[in-house]
Amino acid sequence: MLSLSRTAFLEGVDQRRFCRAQRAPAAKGKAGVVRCVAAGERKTRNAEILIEKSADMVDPKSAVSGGVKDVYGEDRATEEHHITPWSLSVASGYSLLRDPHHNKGLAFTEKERDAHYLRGLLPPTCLSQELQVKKLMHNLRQYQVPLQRYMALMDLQESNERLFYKLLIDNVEELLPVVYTPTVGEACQKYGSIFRRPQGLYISLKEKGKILEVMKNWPEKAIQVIVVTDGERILGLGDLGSQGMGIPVGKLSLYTALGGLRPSACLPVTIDVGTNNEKLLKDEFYIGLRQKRASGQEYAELMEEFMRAVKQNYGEKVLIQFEDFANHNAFSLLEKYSKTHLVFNDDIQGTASVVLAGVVAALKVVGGKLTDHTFLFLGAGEAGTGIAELIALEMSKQTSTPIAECRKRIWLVDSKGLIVKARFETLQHFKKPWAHEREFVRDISEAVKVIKPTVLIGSSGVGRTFTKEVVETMASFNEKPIILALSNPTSQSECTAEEAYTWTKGRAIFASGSPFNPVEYEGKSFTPGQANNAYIFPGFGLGLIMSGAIRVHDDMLLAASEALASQVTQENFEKGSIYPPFKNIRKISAQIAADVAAKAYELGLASHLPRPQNLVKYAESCMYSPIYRQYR
Ligand SMILES: O=C([O-])CC(=O)C(=O)O
Ligand SMILES: [Mg+2]
Repeated sequence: MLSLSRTAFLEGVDQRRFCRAQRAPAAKGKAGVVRCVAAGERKTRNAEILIEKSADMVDPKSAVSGGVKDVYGEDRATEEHHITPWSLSVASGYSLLRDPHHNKGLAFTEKERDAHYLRGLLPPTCLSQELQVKKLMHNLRQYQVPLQRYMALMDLQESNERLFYKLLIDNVEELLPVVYTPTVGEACQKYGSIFRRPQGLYISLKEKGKILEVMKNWPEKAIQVIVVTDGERILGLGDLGSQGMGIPVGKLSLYTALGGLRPSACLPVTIDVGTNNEKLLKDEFYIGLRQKRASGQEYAELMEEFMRAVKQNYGEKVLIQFEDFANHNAFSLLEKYSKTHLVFNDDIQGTASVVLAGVVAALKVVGGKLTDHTFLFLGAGEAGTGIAELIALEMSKQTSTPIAECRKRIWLVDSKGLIVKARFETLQHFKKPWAHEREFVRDISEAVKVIKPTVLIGSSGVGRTFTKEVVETMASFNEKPIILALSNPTSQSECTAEEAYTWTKGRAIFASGSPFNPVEYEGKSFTPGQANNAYIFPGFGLGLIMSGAIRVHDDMLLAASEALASQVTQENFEKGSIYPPFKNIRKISAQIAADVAAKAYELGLASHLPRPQNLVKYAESCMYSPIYRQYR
């Protein structure tokens, strides 16, 4: 068993990439600094030493000189100071098999088994990665219960990361509903009971004042994307507290599988300020803080400390994706931190971008320009107002009309009824732009009758609200009513695909946030598209990272929408879908990334210069491949 264990003080070096470290002469009164002495692959004794020379690696000189990268002050520490004894080791033998980043299971070759002390630790057969995928898919299909599949996949992610991603990439349409919506919702509800190994970073009120130190416990240093939730509005399932961790974990596995970000560059975070979910507070298996949610100043201070620590630890260009925060925090966090950080709210901006893409694509079937259509939303929260605003922005750009005018074609209904001028004073700030002059009506079925929308969008998080009456009314004045039931998971969908097609006699252009199986209606088969932000955020994030963008701009969201809409083919339309199939998602993500990056360069927000000539090719070349690496 090899061990290259030594005490090291590393800055900016990915701990999982084994590097031969060498202590540089210590400056007077300062601790020494470790630097990596080799680029490429080197051999030392029997150990395989891999070093990937990365642009993110810090120049040893800047670390010695106490530059900005000396986040923890280790290089500046004098002998009296306490510092962290990072230990680097090269996995081999038994520990190699238990290292998810390097384990290949039965795919280790004979040569590798000899070189890495694996003889006898594996049965004699050697399998290819393809055969491993085939076997695993066969096994997964034996499970009838989706949650069992989810657990099996999480076990795989924790034991053989490359195989997990190979499986997911090669079988994306079949496995997306397992690692992601809707099954991930059930997993979060039961997270405490199914909890085996922790994933992601938990930052609770207990860590107040020490968040930077807590971040230091995470084994990776070169983080590019963080998905963070506070668990208060997990999908349409409400407050799940710390158990919301399943969402950042799931979203980031899509960042890798769909968008090609390296797994080691992704950090899932759950901020735990308590939960108001009584059931969880009483649940003996609950994993989070057992207290009511902190709010106001206490909440704001913890978030502020977190946001500062991220920037201090990972720099200016790490993308922070806010996910499943409740309305009352989501808008204000986005507004506050979009001025100082690279932030993106998936529920406001990602969902808006994917829905705009679907609407733009649908108009190719229905006809007319955006401004010829009338939109009615059920739900005026993050998704509803986010989508409405992006549609209005696109209308405004297309017609050079002030955005305030364009908003007038868009109506929203919340839990109290239609949003109208008469309610203005009592409305939350994010609803105010949608308060137009009209008589108040109480609910969606009345609103559909008076507004006569051509596009009906559900984003309320409440299931079964597009009743037969609502859908039939839509079909009574629209030849092809566009109906989008966005709420997740499936149980919260405003109506099912089958209901939409049946109640409109096969005339609906339908899409939903959660997946539905194809529907047969009077001899015709309809394959509804999935209007889920999973189409956008992986490519969007890749575009930001590869261009070194420092801020998100609305024009980038429009660029992502256009890129997605342009991928919908005649064949997709004929099947009833306004989105391309997920099986092409890596190609789609590369296109989205390229167009987002192009916009970043155009707006002067990109910092990776010079701009690559062919951004699509560049995006593809940046993508992580899950194929096993050869070990010498
Ligand atoms: O996670 C999903 O499937 C889409 C989403 O962001 C949400 O519903 O909050
Ligand atoms: Mg979400």
